[in-house]
Amino acid sequence: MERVEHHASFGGWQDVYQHDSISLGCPMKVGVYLPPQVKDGRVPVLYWLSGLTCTEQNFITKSGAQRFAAEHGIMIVTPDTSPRGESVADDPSYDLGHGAGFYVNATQQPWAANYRMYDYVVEELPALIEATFPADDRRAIAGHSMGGHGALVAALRNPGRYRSVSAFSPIVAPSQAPWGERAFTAYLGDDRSAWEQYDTIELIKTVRERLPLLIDQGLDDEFADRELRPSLLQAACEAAEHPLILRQRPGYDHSYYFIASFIDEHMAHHAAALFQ
Ligand SMILES: N[C@@H](CCC(=O)N[C@@H](CSC=O)C(=O)NCC(=O)O)C(=O)O
Repeated sequence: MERVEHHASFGGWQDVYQHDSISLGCPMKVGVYLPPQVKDGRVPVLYWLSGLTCTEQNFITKSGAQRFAAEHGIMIVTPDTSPRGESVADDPSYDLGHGAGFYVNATQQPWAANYRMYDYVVEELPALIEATFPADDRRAIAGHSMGGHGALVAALRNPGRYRSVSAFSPIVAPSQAPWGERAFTAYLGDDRSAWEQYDTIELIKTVRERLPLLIDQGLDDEFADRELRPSLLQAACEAAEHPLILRQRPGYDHSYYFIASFIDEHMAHHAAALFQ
């Protein structure tokens, strides 16, 4: 891994690294926040997945999470949201291609060659982080919007791999929302049965591990009714008796101002599970 940014932050370091990803077949950038506690040994890791149009930069420059990561002694790893590069398939619209990997393993051309964000986030990146940095295998995962969808799917499909999961404004039913339907049709094809493995609402029905879901949703979120559909998650969790903490926040929209307002509570949630 080659370090391309290095900034002192709350007694630790906010770095950005670049590496050649095997899963994605291209160079990838990833933010790594090293809390001050790494001086004394290995620390647990929170993986943060960002949303549409984001890179590794959005969360590290806008959320203010470093203060709380330093207080708790948690490393934060923030990958880019898709493979990128001149040889990587793309689309002119913001919700497909670069910046819109949707955290799936694509099976359809031209996407299948590089778009394997599920494998990258769940397997390749943690192995690389734990081999390279003073990180141990206590893992948590969180994200926003498309990244909230990615975090929920990664946690629900991998019992025991993550000690906690949380999301801001997640896309919970991509098979029933325009962003998700467009991306899944392109990446996974027309057969909707192939979409179920990446749909939180579907996974909730059969999941083996009842890991509590912490969700924050702004009530002035412009995407809530059409794209995010939090009421479907509420109904699915009630039907499956899956533990859900859904905090509906009056006045908040879909932006990083919302994330920054409540990231301390999410960090405390993850710290409680990681240091249990
Ligand atoms: N059409 C909009 C959509 C982009 C947008 O709102 N992106 C969100 C995530 S949405 C779901 O995944 C985001 O996090 N943007 C980056 C930021 O720093 O706010 C547009 O292109 O503006």
